Amino acid sequence: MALLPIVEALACYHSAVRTLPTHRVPLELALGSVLAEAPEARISLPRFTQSSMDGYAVRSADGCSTRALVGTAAAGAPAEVTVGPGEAVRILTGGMLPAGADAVARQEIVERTGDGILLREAVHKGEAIRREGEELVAGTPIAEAGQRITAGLLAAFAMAGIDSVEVHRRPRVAVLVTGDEVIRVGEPLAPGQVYDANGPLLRAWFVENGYGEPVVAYVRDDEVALEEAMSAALDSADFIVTSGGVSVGDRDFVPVVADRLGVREIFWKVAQKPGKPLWFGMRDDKVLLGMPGNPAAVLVCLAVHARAVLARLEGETAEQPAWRRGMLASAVEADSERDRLVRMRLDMSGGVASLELLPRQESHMLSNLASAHALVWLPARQETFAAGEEASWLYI
Ligand SMILES: Nc1nc2c(c(=O)[nH]1)N[C@H]1C(S)=C(S)[C@@H](COP(=O)(O)OP(=O)(O)OC[C@H]3O[C@@H](n4cnc5c(N)ncnc54)[C@H](O)[C@@H]3O)O[C@H]1N2
Ligand code: MOO
Repeated sequence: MALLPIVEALACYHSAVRTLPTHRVPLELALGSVLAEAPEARISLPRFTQSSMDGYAVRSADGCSTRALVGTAAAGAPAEVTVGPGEAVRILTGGMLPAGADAVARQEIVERTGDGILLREAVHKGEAIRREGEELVAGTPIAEAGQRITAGLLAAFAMAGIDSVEVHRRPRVAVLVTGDEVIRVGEPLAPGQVYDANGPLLRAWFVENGYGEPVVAYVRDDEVALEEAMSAALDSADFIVTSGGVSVGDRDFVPVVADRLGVREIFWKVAQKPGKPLWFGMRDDKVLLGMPGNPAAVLVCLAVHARAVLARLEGETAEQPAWRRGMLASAVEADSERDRLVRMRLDMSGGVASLELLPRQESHMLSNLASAHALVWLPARQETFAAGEEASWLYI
């Protein structure tokens, strides 16, 4: 069977995966969700004309003359006095500008003179003042539908009085780790057994990316056991990820069991290295990605494929995965049939992303990950990639 190019796999997610329904959540629960509306500021910002400095509210037309100090405007309470000609009010940063004043003299240019002040420099109208509505007026949208909510955006909403937002429901994730040889770390290993890397990797990746704890189940290489576990996962989750059992071996049951459970195959086998046997299918709105057992293949399938599926499930409009551009620091061998996804060291010190090949790239190896921060996409071709060539990469 011909291998599907990565770009076509990404296009399949785009056309097949349906976006999850929306609901309204209080702001404190919205971090990481994708907006289903363009929230509008409920108040103007700033809400009132205020000082941007600690100093004195004055009338600029009074020039450098002395002023009588007639009151105080601290942050949090309106000043009760009006600033008349020849008068000033002590004001702190964020304090509401008292009526009559049109500028603030910061305290560095002011001398106290008994019960008054003397300006060493004149101030111009509007100096050290934040005007009501200068940032935005009430009703202005401050983000777009399809944007993922970051800590900064969350704070911007709070500031504008937005206390709840309409977002897409976050996907419930189930992970099935298959393989008779797979033993959880900490247990003794019998001959032929290996420690489970994919369970910890998948679990941590979803947690790290804000999806919370996925439901993780360990399944023997047994059709009946797999059918039972996959059926439960399909009933309870929106996104099911399996590891192992997806190639052409006698015990690679994922495709056949998925088919039996009504999961429609959309593709199997992608022109990528590692991660070739990746399987993608859907049952109604449920998405199943069958990832290969090799741990580096799982890493690549998460960074490239799961990322794209999740963006679609959550209605994210920004292209995901978010490829960046960089430059290869040294020559890298190409693969003539499959795109390579290579773990590299990232060096930003020269102002451009310089990508340096690391050893131990095989799909069963993960031990270079302490040094690797970039996953570099090298399209299939005959000739070696030369030092200085540009390449696309992702943070991993
Ligand atoms: N005749 C062929 N053999 C293989 C092909 C092929 O095209 N023809 N493809 C190879 C490629 S490429 C990959 S990738 C693997 C994928 O195989 P599976 O998805 O069926 O994975 P398994 O056979 O179950 O495991 C592969 C490998 O990974 C180890 N493994 C599995 N689970 C874990 C885990 N949780 N933690 C750590 N390591 C794990 C497992 O022991 C195997 O060594 O197939 C090739 N074969
Ligand atoms: O596609 Mo596999 O992950 O190369 O070994």
